[in-house]
Amino acid sequence: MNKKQLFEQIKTKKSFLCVGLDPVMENIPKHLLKYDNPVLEFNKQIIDATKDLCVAYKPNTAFYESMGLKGWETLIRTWEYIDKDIFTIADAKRGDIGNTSAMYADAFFNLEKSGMSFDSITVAPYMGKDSVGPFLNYTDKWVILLALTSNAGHSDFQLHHTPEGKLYEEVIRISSQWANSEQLMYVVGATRGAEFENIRRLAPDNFLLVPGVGAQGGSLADVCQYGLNSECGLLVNSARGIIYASNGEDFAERAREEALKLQQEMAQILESAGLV
Ligand SMILES: O=c1ccn([C@@H]2O[C@H](COP(=O)(O)O)[C@@H](O)[C@H]2O)c(=O)[nH]1
Repeated sequence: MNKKQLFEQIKTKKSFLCVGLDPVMENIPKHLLKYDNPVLEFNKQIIDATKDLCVAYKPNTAFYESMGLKGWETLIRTWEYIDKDIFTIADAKRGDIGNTSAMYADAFFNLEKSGMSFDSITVAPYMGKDSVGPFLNYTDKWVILLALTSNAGHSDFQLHHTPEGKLYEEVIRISSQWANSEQLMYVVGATRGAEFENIRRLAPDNFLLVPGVGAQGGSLADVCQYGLNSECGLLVNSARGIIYASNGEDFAERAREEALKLQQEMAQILESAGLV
């Protein structure tokens, strides 16, 4: 999916919501345990309940990898289940020396080799251009580079001062020479509301993947105040706040209610900005 198509989806659905699919076996509602693959059934029902309200799904691969072979199969079957007009993000945070990164890129982008072809993958910038390049070689796919993350530890490195500015600013400045905003997005945590003005100065046209709304307490209004651009430019993710709204038989219904609250807030924001 290209940038224009993503913006079209945002306008049609009046939403820039990304639902995080981070299933934990202990939180799967008991009535689903009768299924051969309860996690897959959980994901399917969450997708059915939210697909008209969101424009993206983001499975964090850790939640699947931790379940071994069955988890990997669940990830593939979850990707297969998502309608192809919805943007998919493999939140895998990969990156290694070039030939290894090429294998990671195949794992998430090459349908014939791996059985999955996500629209995008999250990548760590730490190892530099040659570690990110193999993902960018898939020219119809997106790299979502970690810039300013939502966790407390973001200050350990990302805010460090270099002669040119903060380290995360350098990540954005340098990486924007590797690819343009048609192929490169950045992860910026919703908990970093105050930094969005600065980030938009450095990356005016790039989409930002914004985790941290919901369970981590980030504010959608703060993110949008400076984060919104003329093509929306934001994919705001919530996982636990939606998928674990209830662990009873009404889990999908409650997930929909939480997704709807965010979508309605987003519709108002898009309308006020004159984007829909
Ligand atoms: O800076 C970051 C980067 C990634 N994440 C991931 O996003 C989701 C957030 O889930 P919630 O349940 O809505 O908190 C999760 O997969 C994280 O690993 C992030 O939170 N912050």
